[in-house]
Amino acid sequence: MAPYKIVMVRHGESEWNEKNLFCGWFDANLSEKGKQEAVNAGKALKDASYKFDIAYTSVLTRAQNTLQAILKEIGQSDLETVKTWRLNERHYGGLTGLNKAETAAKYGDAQVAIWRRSFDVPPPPMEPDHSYYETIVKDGRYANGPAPDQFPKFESLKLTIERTLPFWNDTIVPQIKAGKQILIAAHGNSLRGIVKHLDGMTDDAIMLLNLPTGIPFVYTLDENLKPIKSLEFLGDPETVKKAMEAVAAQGKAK
Ligand SMILES: O=C(O)[C@@H](COP(=O)(O)O)OP(=O)(O)O
Repeated sequence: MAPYKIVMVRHGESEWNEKNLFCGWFDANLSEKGKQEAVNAGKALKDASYKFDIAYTSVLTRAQNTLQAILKEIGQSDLETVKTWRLNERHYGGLTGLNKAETAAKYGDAQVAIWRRSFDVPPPPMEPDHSYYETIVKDGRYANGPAPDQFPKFESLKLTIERTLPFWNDTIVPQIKAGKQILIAAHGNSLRGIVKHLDGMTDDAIMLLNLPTGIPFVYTLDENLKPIKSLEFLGDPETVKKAMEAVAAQGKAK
C-alpha cells in the first residue's frame, strides 16, 4: 500500500502565542487569527481533496479546536478522533506564562534559544508555588496519564520525544501500515519531535526547525516509513518561510 501519506498540522495561533507567552501545558484558547488559520488549513486540505480515516490530537483545547475547524471544512466533523497527552506541547516548566521577548531581555537571546530549541537542555522546573502548577497538575484531563509520579515538571525536546514516540510507534504506525489516511493536529514541539524521528535529523539540525501555526504539511513515506517527500507544506512557500522566521524571532529581545 506504500507510498503512504500522513498529514500533520500545528494548531492555529493561540491567545498565548499572540501574547508571546511560553505556553506548554497551559490550556490556551485559539486567538481570532488562530481560528481563521484553522479554517484556512481546512480549506487547503479540501482544495487538495484530502479525506481522512482517523485523526489524532492532544488533550489541549487549541489543538482540538484546530482539528474540529479543519474537519468541519472538509465535511468530516464526525471523524474518529483519538486524544492523548502524548501529543501535548512540551511542558515549558517554570517558563510557563512568561513573555518570550521579556525573558530574552532578562536572560539573553542565547539562553532563550537554548531553552526553546536545544535538544536536551530542559527549561527550569515548574515548582508547586508556580501560578499555573495547580491548574495543570489537577486538571481532570490527566486522570488517565501521565501517572502522578511521572507528571512532568519540565520537558526538553528529548523528553518530549520520549513520551510522543511510543504513541507514534504503537498506535499511529500500525494505522499507517493498514493504509489509513491520518491527520495529526498537535503542537510546535511535539510535531518537531515526530519530524526529527521521521527525517533522522541530528540533534543540531532540529534546532533550526520552527513550525508555523495552522499550515498543514504532508509526509510521503515508503514501505519502511522512510520519507520519500518530507515536510511539504500546503501553503505558498514565501508565506511559509516568513511564518517560520516569525516563530524563530519570538524568542528574541525587542
Ligand atoms: O508552548 C509554547 O509556547 C508553544 C511553542 O513555543 P516555542 O517552542 O516555539 O517557543 O507551543 P504551541 O503554541 O505549539 O502549543
